[in-house]
Amino acid sequence: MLDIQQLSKRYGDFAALQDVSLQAQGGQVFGLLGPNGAGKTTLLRILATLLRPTSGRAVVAGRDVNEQPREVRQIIGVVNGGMGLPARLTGREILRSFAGFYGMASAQTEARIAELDHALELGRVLDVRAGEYSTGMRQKVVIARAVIQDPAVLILDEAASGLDIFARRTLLDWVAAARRPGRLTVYSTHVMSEAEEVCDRLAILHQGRLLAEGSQAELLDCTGTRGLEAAFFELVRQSGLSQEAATGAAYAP
Ligand SMILES: Nc1ncnc2c1ncn2[C@@H]1O[C@H](COP(=O)(O)OP(=O)(O)OP(=O)(O)O)[C@@H](O)[C@H]1O
Repeated sequence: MLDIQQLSKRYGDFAALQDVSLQAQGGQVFGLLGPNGAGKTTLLRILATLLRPTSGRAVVAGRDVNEQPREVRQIIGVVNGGMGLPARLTGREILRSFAGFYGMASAQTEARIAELDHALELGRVLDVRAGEYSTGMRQKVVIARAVIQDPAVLILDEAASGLDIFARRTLLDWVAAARRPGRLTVYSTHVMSEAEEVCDRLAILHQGRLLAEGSQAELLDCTGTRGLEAAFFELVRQSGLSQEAATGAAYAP
């Protein structure tokens, strides 16, 4: 479902991603775990065809991100922190317009909105204009919009950040419940407890490098630790890298 081979990305002289190779099967939540600056967003932006890699290859559900970006965009859903919504439209209108983009028929769209209303507890979010949303309301619509066409690959980049505990709980429960054969959810986070809760397998990134990949049990086993946080520190120690985040010199996010 996901095949990444020796992927690298440089911003000028700075290597944000270095020679990352990994594979992930459908039917699971695959975590990208790493501190700020690890390269998670860079990797996900490449998968979402928003950024071109400097070298290497990434294939999403059989489509190459460099050679078939349009096809990739048709089968992925993306949620990231900076996504805006048209302020004058209600949640329902936003979802309908996205469904139109994917060529969904109107009856199918209404059925899907009802399904998502139930799963994500959209409630009044559907009929309020986006300009009046709280952070949690906005995030619900951003997620519903990303999955309106039931994408084969769902990419969530720090999707829980900024949510209050209720919205966060709804999101994590939904991510777990949205697992199904043939769908891959890629879940990026720097919060170890979130990764522990929702991810079946994990890739641990630090300073643009892949430190380890495996199930949680495998990662704890190979580091001789009892939790992901301890496993992360042990992997950093073994790698000989410093604990600091690397930063692109001329880049201030
Ligand atoms: N456009 C850019 N130009 C220069 N450097 C960049 C650019 N975008 C990202 N970087 C740098 O690349 C590194 C990786 O950034 P990236 O956003 O991929 O990390 P991340 O793991 O998602 O962390 P965060 O959660 O902080 O975004 C960081 O050191 C960042 O400063």
